[in-house]
Formats: sequence, structure tokens, C-alpha cells
Amino acid sequence: MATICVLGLGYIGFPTSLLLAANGHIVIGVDINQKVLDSLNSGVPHIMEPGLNELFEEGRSRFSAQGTVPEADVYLIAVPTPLDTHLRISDLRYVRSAATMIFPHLKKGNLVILESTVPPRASERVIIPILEKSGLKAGEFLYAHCPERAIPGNTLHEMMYNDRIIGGVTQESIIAAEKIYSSYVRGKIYTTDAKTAEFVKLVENTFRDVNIALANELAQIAEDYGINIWDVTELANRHPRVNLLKPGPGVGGHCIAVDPWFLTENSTNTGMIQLSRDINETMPNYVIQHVRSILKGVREPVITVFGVSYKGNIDDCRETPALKFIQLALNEGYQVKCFDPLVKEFAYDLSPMHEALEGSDCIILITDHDQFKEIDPATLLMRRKNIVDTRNLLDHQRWRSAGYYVKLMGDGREQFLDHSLLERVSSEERP
Ligand SMILES: NC(=O)c1ccc[n+]([C@@H]2O[C@H](COP(=O)([O-])OP(=O)(O)OC[C@H]3O[C@@H](n4cnc5c(N)ncnc54)[C@H](O)[C@@H]3O)[C@@H](O)[C@H]2O)c1
Ligand SMILES: CC(=O)N[C@@H]1[C@@H](OP(=O)(O)OP(=O)(O)OC[C@H]2O[C@@H](n3ccc(=O)[nH]c3=O)[C@H](O)[C@@H]2O)O[C@H](CO)[C@@H](O)[C@@H]1O
Repeated sequence: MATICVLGLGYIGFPTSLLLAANGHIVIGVDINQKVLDSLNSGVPHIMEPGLNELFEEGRSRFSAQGTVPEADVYLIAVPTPLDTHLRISDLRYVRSAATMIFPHLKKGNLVILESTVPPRASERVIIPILEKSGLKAGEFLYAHCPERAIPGNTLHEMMYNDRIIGGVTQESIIAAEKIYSSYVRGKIYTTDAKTAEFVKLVENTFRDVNIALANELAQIAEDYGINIWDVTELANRHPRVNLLKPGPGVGGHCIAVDPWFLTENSTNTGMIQLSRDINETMPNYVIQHVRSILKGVREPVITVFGVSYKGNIDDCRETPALKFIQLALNEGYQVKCFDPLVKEFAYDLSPMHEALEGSDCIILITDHDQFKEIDPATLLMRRKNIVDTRNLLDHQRWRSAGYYVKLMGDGREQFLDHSLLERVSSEERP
């Protein structure tokens, strides 16, 4: 069993630390955020994931958290690699700082694992040169890029059961990294070189982004034709080689909205990938168009956003499409109130549900939290009963029976079926 220093105790580094600790390693977590250290040292996980609290109890005796890098056999880097949103290229300052914190401790035979997602060749061009300031060459210290592929909301399960890619700089590096991962990974482990591993990770998320863009474009085309994209998707997916994804209010998260830009930052052959990003980034504009047509003529409109995290059943708001939607709504002159049962901190104020609905003219469901399905529409008090469901989450018949005008995004049939209802609700209740 090894002594492993994990740098970065966030959504990836913390669960990984616990899996390593629960499987017999001594894990010293390092983070530069004092709040994270205080929370963990007082026994309270600072992030929410199924099974995390239980695993914390199990692994706690072999896990500690501190602000400085100790001597260790293995250094595992899981620090952020954000997108510079202005330049649309990667910002590698945190991986640079992590490598700089490691190199003074590095000894022959130590293993450095990079789990953070980076643009192709960043290991070779940026990280290894910093580690070599130790006086050791790559190969004397071992190095592998092992991209994390777990999905938020099911992180621990996927960390254990997904297949794993190990991209080592030498055969010895690959063998050493394989030994660490095989202590808790139940999926298969595949090996390659570091730059291929970097590329594979980015390709996976780009594949998903492009396919979501296709779904978003098809939803808009379906509306133009007065067709329901959700019915179309269900039927088309009966074909053995078709698997359409779901349209939505845009693509958020730390990965899918970011990684395509990492993939393309050093290439000019990027037409489809960039176009897909554009389609997904403009989905909040599409949602606001629907809201605008529902609230046409309403004076001093107030809207309520249901869900601000980037997807359902998690509290993570990074790159959430809710942010752009809210900004567009404010620019439109709407008063915006937000309700999210899971999120504690957000760029805008969050209110309890009934407060967020007071005086409101329209609910816009942005996030597909399961909890929203439990809401009884008959008990809600609003100024006007309108709802836009961007995720096809709700039981629309139930909402309609409670007197709501329901706009399902991607369902063009409503223009024809419910237009009269929309007209009636708006003119009856317009001040
Ligand atoms: N969140 C995911 O689901 C996911 C999935 C796959 C890959 N990734 C990748 O994993 C990496 C980490 O993502 P995350 O979601 O865990 O990020 P995060 O922001 O949740 O956590 C990163 C932590 O690293 C700390 N940190 C920053 N610089 C540091 C340093 N020099 N030394 C020690 N700690 C430092 C931060 O304070 C923070 O607590 C990113 O590259 C991300 O793209 C994330
Ligand atoms: C290839 C892959 O699977 N990668 C996963 C992904 O995790 P994620 O949580 O970011 O991924 P998603 O669940 O896809 O969500 C992203 C956004 O797309 C919206 N969406 C989704 C499906 C759909 O049909 N229609 C949509 O509109 C959704 O609401 C949300 O805003 O990246 C992680 C980090 O690299 C990986 O580790 C993890 O394996």
C-alpha cells in the first residue's frame, strides 16, 4: 500500500481520495482552499454525491487534509482546469501551480498522476517540464495521465466501475499507475501514451456536446414544423443504430461545455465542433424567445426560474445555462426570482419555492431535478399560471388540469393546440 498525496479535494479529488483510503492506502489530501480543509477536518463533506458520506466514515482513519504538500510515494493531481471564457482556451494555472508544489518533494521512482482534463500535449509541454525542475527526468520519476470519466450524480459508482485509460510516459509508469487504480477500479484498464489519453478524454465529451447540439437543433426544427421532438426522438431511437440525445436549455458543467474548446485550441480544423458549441450556447436565447411570446403585453413581468444547477439532482452550478438565461431575462426587463431545492450558493439570490412564486407570471423549469415532479401545481399561488418546461420533466396534463398554460420546449404542436388557451389566459389576466 502506498502513501498518496492528492492535490485538489473537489468533485474529483475528494471522492478519489476516499476510494484510495477505503482500499488501504494512506491518503494525504492537499487543497489551497481553507474552507475545504476546515470542512473536511471537521468531518463534513463539502460536496454532495450519493454514497460519499458513508465512504467518508469508512475511509476517514486513513485520510487527512492539509494545505501543504508532504513527502509521498504517489502524487495525484485533480485540480481545476477552467476555460478562459474570453479567449476560449484552457487556463492551466492550477495544474502549473500543483506541479510547482510537487517538484521540490519528487524522488526517483515516485509516481505523478494527472487526472485533471488538459488540452492535448499539456503533459509533455507544460507539466513534465515543471516536474523536471526536481533534477530528475521523466522516466526517473514516473508519470501518467489518467483522465477521470465519472459522471456527476453517480461519481463514486462510475469511478469504480467505468473502464479506465492510463497514458504513461514509460512502461514502468503505466505499470505503477495500473497498480494504484486496480486497488479500487472494477472496470477494465486500458493503456496508451499520455497525449493519446489526453485526446481520448476530450473526444468523449466533444462527442456528447455535438450530439446534444444535434438534439437542440432538431428540437427547433420540429417546432418550426409543428411537431413534437420528444415523440420523434422516442420513435427514431427504436432504430438499432440511432440514439438521439435530449434537447434542453443549454449545456452546462465543468466538462462538456468546456472540453471541446480544449480539443480545438491548437487546431484550425474545427467547424462542426465550434458550431455545436454555438448551438448549445444559444439555447438560453431560444428559451427566452418562448417566455417573451408567453408574456407579451404583460406589464412589469415577474418570472420564476426552477433549478439553477447545470443538470438534475446535483448542486453543481458551474457553466450552468441558468446563468445566461437569467441575464437575458434581466436584460429583457423581467424581474427574476430563483428556486433550487439543492443549490446553496449561486450568483443570484435563491428563495424558497412559495416566495419565488409570489407575484410571478411564469415558471421556467431549467433544471430537471426529480423533486420538481413531486410539486402539486394546484397548491401554487402565482399571478399568472404559465410554465415553460425546457426538459420534458413534468406531467403536463396535471399542470394543464390545474389551469396552467404549459409550453414544452421542442413541442411545436402547442402552437396549434394551445394557442387559444394562451390567448385566453393572457387576455383574461392581463392588467
Ligand atoms: N467534476 C467532474 O465531474 C469531472 C469529471 C471528469 C474530469 N474532471 C476534471 O477534473 C479536474 C478537477 O475537477 P473538479 O470538478 O474536481 O474541480 P473542483 O473545482 O471541484 O476542485 C478542485 C480543487 O482543487 C483545489 N486546488 C486548486 N489549485 C490547487 C493546488 N495547486 N493545490 C491543491 N489544490 C488546489 C481547489 O481549491 C478545489 O478545491 C478538472 O480538470 C476537471 O476538468 C472533472
Ligand atoms: C461523455 C460523458 O458522458 N461525459 C460525462 C460528463 O458529465 P456531465 O455531468 O457534464 O454530462 P451530462 O450529463 O451529459 O451533462 C452535461 C450537460 O448537457 C445537458 N444534456 C445532457 C444530455 C442530454 O441528452 N441533453 C442535455 O441537454 C445536461 O443537462 C448538462 O447541462 O462530463 C464529465 C467530465 O468530463 C465526464 O466525466 C462524464 O462522463
